[in-house]
Amino acid sequence: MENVALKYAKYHLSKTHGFCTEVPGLFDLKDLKPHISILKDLKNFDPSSISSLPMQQGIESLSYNELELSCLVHTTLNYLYYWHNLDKPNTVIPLNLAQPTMQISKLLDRPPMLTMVSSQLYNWDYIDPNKGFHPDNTKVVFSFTGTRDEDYFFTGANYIEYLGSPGINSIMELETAQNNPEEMKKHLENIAKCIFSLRSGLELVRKNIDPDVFYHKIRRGLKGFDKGVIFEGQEPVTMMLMGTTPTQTPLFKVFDAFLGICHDDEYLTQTELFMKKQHRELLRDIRNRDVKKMKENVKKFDLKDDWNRIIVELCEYRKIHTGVAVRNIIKPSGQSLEKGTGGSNIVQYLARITKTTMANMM
Ligand code: HEM
Repeated sequence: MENVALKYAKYHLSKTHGFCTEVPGLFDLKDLKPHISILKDLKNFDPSSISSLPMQQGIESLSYNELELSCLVHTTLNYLYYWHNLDKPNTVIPLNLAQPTMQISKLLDRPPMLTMVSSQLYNWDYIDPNKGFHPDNTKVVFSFTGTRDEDYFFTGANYIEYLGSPGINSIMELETAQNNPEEMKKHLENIAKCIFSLRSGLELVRKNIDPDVFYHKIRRGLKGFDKGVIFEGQEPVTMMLMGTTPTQTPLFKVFDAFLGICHDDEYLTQTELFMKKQHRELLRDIRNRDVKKMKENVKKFDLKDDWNRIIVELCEYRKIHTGVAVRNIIKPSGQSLEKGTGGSNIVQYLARITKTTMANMM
């Protein structure tokens, strides 16, 4: 049987922090010093400064964390360059950024775009290193707006992944515990409890983000390259490059996969390509489990109530999240039909996701 620690390492999963990194990422690399100094002074960002940046060399021999830092730095600079002028984006990313970006993208097996992996998982640090892992004590390192609201948006997402770890641990253990009714019951209860606990993470996000700051400032940093993009000197990118969005986070995708819930939604499927490769692999392996057999065991061992409790918690969480979306997008926009990053009516879209979840009650 595969060693548990190896399995967690293979999927870049932590027993204590789930899909979130246990420690802050790297924020310094000799070859990236000029790039990083631009990112530390965004108020004075001048797109013409990009052309004088040296092209990063030796990417193929970087450690994993150095590669993630290189990805964060390059995709953030590309973003700033592209969207410097919102009315007329710079759609050609210059060669000195384009070439390393494409090389990093191939090595990480992610699209050449700023994603939640970079903005959230590899862009946080402690405020006070002697205090705990909590949004009140964590911040983003390269921040578009320099606001605490932006900190809470990303570190809140980190914290939700962290709170999700007991549920993910149970999902991992359930792979081999399905013939043991006591074990199965314990894990199903754990998952429901865990999903309930996620509400506290979402509440921190709700409480600490001013909707006007989110709508008018933070959202500016979440755009896709929707006017097309050319990476100078590189093979054309044929896919749509969406912007950073929490829909790319793995936790709910894995809960859904474990329960056999399929939303049959093109946009959600597209977001999976922007996840970390190792997290995509876990998602694929959970989807390959025999859900039908698990549901038969749930019925056989009289665990239907425990199963349904998970579904109810998931729906309740999703309803609360819809409230957060309404508060931060629809209200400040003043338009009830405001569209989300997925391009559809937000309330209808999220209600459909909740409805598909509810349809999986036994
Ligand atoms: C200001 C805070 C937030 C706003 C305004 C917001 C808004 C939205 C919107 C509009 C959607 C619909 C899809 C789209 O158009 O992009 C969505 C979906 C989603 N959001 Fe959020 N969101 C927020 C915070 C979060 C956080 C902190 C997380 C957790 C990490 C999260 C996770 C998700 C997920 C997983 C989906 C996909 C639907 C689902 O699985 O239920 N969101 N969000």
